Amino acid sequence: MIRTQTRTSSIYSADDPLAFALRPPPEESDDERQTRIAAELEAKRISDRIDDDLRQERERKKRASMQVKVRATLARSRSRPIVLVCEQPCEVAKPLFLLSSAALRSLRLFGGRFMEVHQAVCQAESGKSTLQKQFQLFCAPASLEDERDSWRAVVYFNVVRNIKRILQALDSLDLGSGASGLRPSSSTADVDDSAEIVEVENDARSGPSSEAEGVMLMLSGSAKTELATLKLRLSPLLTAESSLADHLSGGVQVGALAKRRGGGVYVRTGWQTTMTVPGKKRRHDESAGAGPSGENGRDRVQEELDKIERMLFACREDVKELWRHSVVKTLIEKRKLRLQESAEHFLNSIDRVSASDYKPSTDDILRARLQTMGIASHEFMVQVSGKSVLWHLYDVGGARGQRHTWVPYFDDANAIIFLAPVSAFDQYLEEDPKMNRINDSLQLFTMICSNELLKKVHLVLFLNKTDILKQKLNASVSVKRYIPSYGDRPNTYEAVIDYFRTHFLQVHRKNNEEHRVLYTHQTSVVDTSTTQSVIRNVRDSIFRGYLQEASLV
Ligand SMILES: Nc1nc2c(ncn2[C@@H]2O[C@H](COP(=O)(O)OP(=O)(O)OP(=O)(O)O)[C@@H](O)[C@H]2O)c(=O)[nH]1
Ligand SMILES: [Mg+2]
Repeated sequence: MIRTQTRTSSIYSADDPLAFALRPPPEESDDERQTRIAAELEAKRISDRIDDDLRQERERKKRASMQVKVRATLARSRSRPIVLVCEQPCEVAKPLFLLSSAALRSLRLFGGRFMEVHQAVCQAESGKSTLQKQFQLFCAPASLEDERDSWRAVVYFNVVRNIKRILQALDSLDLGSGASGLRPSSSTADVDDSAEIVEVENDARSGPSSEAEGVMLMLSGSAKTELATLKLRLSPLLTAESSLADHLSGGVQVGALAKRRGGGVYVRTGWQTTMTVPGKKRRHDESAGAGPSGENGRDRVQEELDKIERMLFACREDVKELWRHSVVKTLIEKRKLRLQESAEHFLNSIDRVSASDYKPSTDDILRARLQTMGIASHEFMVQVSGKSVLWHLYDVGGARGQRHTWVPYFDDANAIIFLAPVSAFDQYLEEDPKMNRINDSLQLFTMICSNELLKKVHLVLFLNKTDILKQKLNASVSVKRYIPSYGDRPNTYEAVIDYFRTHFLQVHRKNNEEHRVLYTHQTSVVDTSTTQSVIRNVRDSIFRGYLQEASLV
């Protein structure tokens, strides 16, 4: 996966972002160079070992799968994977491989520069991991119960990250001097001090890809003072964000783009085990201070979490004030501030979340956001027609430049569940600001439908995030503005979802020599009751597909 770097011009080509990221500091001394080379060799050794482990694991799985294939047909169906496909790929200039968190830790030896590249190209958020949690809830609820405590850290991380994003957006308002605005103001004399915000310009023609321009907000003196005070009071929470990111990612820190967007963290399967100490209880005494290290056997991570919990509790009134502040609301409304989709859920619940006996609810777990790194594998025993069937479920983090890495997983897949977040019609790819996310989703779906290896898989399409789509349409966000081909159709949920579904069905029809059925569902995978019933439906349809295929073998 990783090659040892020797300093040649080809390796450190200026056109190659990966090489750029790995390039040594320009004024490196001989000693530093020796240290760097030794570190790189060590990183390569670790990486090679991880590569070997991954290769062996993949071969073992493949062998197991092939063995089962020659058994009775039901046994065959017991072992083959379902693959959850990300709607949102990430553009990567160079293949970045499948990386385990251990591999990433070894890459820190490169000073974290590798992560800058990787992070800069990643974005997804179509709901795959949320659907995986719903599968877990459906098939193995006890396992979700076991890891419930570990989600506390993620919820804190989400809360703190959203606060950080808000504070960063306030930075652009220049609270400390004269007139404030997203663009510098030439005159402040006529600002009405009693008004909190005066919108002096909102150029709707600025177009979706230039949303960052076109609005200037003038703040009253009192609004500036309030916000500046809140910023100051909440600033201690910012340190909590990086420490939580560090704990959750096992030491892998976030990169440049994530910093710009308010911080991010990647995790792989099994991260939960590092966040909880089985059998250890939390102290429900917020007045007790940090307490001595190791009290009640709690480890450092737990102590850190308890500390953050106390900080959140102490700041909760300020958080509420910030969250309901009209300037913040305006920034969100004017699309100058984009928070995580779960922001409202967590910030509205700050009293509950910051309580000393807080335990994440199932809804909190479903809404908690963590970016999946690589391919996360899960196994579930599914009950079908009175039989237990083992399902392997792969939650693939999409990456345009990495699609070839999916192929080993497609090889013997039974089903693909494709998630298209239909609410994203007004969003653009981070790596390609001209690429509308719905269009990108359609392109990826075309690739899935036309892939030779997937000609026979059972295809399930989730038109996901319908709840957010409805919210946007209720708020009169115009589909036509972002997707001109939508024309003068009504800006209603029924018309919009029908339009999107028709496009996905067309893609399927054009790439359907095998006359496969496409099972389509309109979903909001954070809604447990509807999603559980969809999962039941998907389980039965996949199983029918097994039987049908088996009868042809
Ligand atoms: N309101 C709402 N939120 C959703 C829905 N589906 C997912 N989310 C939220 O969207 C965020 C991203 O979801 P994930 O499941 O982490 O997305 P993902 O596709 O796994 O993303 P990557 O791991 O980065 O590839 C989470 O906060 C989810 O709770 C939905 O249908 N409605
Ligand atoms: Mg994920």
